[in-house]
Amino acid sequence: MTHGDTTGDFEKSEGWLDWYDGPSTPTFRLPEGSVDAHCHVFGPGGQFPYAPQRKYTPCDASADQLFALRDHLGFDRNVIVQATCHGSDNRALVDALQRSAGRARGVATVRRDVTDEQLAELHEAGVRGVRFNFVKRLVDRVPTDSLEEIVAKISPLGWHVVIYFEAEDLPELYDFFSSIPTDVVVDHMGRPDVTKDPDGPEFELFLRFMRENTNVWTKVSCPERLSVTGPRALDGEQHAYRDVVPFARRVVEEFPDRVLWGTDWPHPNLKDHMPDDGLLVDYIPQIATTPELQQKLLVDNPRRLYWPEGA
Ligand SMILES: O=C(O)c1cc(C(=O)O)oc(=O)c1
Repeated sequence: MTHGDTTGDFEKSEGWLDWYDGPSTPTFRLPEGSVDAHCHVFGPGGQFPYAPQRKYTPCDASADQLFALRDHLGFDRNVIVQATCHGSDNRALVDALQRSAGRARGVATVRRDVTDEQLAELHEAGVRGVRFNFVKRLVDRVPTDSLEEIVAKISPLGWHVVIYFEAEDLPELYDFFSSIPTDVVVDHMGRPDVTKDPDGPEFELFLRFMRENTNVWTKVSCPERLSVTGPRALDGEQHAYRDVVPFARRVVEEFPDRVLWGTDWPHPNLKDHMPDDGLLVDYIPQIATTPELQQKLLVDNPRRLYWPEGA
């Protein structure tokens, strides 16, 4: 099913794939209190317009639809990450946080001229981090001195920095990333090329980055984005994305206290298929193979980072 060709006054990017309606009920039972630590809301465009400088126009994906998915899959909470199609206009994110009854935290995008008052408002709404994006097809590069200014403004609030980049860009960005004094969370394992050897130099550089910087965490998410050979999380497939498993499992086992997992719903910019989110949850035991690792990945770690006050 599609969710309409237009979203408010907006026309979806050509070839846009809509999120999967009617996901299956996962076979894997999530531990109590599990957090979907990477997901987004899109618009709705009629209410929260997409940013003029966006690189894509999505279908709508509202907070209510996200919360329905949360309940269906068996998650307790969400971490909602500002999507690039909203630029630094965090209104859709803030609205979702405010309607979550404390069950969602947020990661915002801010500009260097953000004021302390604006940051305080975001904090009040539940924002606990900012996202810096280095993926060229999604954003224009922001100079590092701007980013350093933002870090200086957000660190007194105890926030962290989420970074999104592709593996081939890590060598160039390594020193800047290592200089960030707050906690740092890497989206989607720094997007390894999974056709390469998980023991080879490219992924080893990422592992070294995590070893050398004990403030760095990562999301072992997005197998549907990274996989080349699948099989896809569709049609009841219980062992999806096998080519990504050795990478994610390696990270979960070496850094069990610094990993997070999220659905990435509504899966922006997928080109060849849209996964069944129920089957994506069934992927988790392939990468976190014991109840202890699952508890850390899904409950203890995200709560330590996003709900450190408990409850
Ligand atoms: O790879 C992507 O296209 C992508 C895009 C966004 C975003 O637009 O914010 O977020 C993600 O986590 C992944």
